[in-house]
Amino acid sequence: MGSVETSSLMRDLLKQAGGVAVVDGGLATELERHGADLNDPLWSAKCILTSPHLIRTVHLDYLEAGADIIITASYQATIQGFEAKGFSTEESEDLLRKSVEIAREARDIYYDRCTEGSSGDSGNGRILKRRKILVAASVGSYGAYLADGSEYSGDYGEAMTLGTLKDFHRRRVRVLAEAGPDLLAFETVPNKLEAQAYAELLEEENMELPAWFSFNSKDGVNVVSGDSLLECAAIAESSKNVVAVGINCTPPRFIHGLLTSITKVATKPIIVYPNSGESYDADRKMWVQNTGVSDEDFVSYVNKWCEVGASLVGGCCRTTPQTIRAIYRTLPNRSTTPPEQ
Ligand SMILES: C[S+](C)CC[C@H](N)C(=O)O
Ligand SMILES: N[C@@H](CCS)C(=O)O
Ligand SMILES: [Zn+2]
Repeated sequence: MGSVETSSLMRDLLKQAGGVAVVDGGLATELERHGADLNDPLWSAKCILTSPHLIRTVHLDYLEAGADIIITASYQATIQGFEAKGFSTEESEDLLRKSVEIAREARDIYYDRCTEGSSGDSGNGRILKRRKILVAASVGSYGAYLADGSEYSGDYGEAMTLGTLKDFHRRRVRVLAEAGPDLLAFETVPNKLEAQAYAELLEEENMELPAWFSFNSKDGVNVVSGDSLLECAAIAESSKNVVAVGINCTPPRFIHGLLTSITKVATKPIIVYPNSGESYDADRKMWVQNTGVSDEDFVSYVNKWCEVGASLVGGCCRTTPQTIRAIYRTLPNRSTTPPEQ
């Protein structure tokens, strides 16, 4: 797939969606809401081993909530992480592939349901509308693999190099790409070095798959490491594989400002999928309410975010299918369905 086809993937999706495509919501935290115990170094990737059926159910819930893109459970799935659990390299690679297979299966089941059921809204709030659906293979950061919340500090120590990061991700990204997703989602990217590593990796490996780069911020100005968001976005912008650039797993209150800033360098579609605004306690692997700052339900801001340039909108940690259904319904070109009874 050349760069022309790469960018047409996103163009076609956005056209079909009437300008703004819907991304799914939090996967890991939704698995947790269904009872999964993610207190493990593999975090949500543990469910690839223990409860693939649950991952499939959550993907389906998001599709029925109106998501045009579902993101695989591979955020914290790494060959190194699986090997630390005693799996062979081959088994570890199979587990990576499995995350993509689960999402593809969910899409197939969803399409069957669209054929079986009436088209459109099935009356109980489920959106059964045959449309192009993309499977995005999640690539979480090196910090995610560390399983200590480092994706919210972006601090990998002085000794970390570009080469080490590229080597860490190289085989994983290759295996995921070959498992048949529609694109790669480099998400919760916490620093410039890792963005650079991803961009070089895509280039060096002659990767033909489209990708998005999505950064996180905890001050509403820079990415979490303190690196300039504009410099990070410029790296994404200059990669021929990258078809969207944006922000995820960031409190809703920062999104408007970050979007305004990112539009200064981004000509590619802008993606945004905030978290609920709560903070992650990495020691306890729990989400805690911020004191003193409240993030109201962010769906009411979605159309404003689109006005300032977002064209792919969804949710990250602690958002649910309900959030995604509300986003779908608030978008002027999608809301042909009556409100839920
Ligand atoms: C996006 S964070 C909540 C993911 C989990 C973290 N890497 C951990 O393992 O604690
Ligand atoms: N796609 C991942 C992102 C975590 S920040 C998830 O939703 O679990
Ligand atoms: Zn998140």
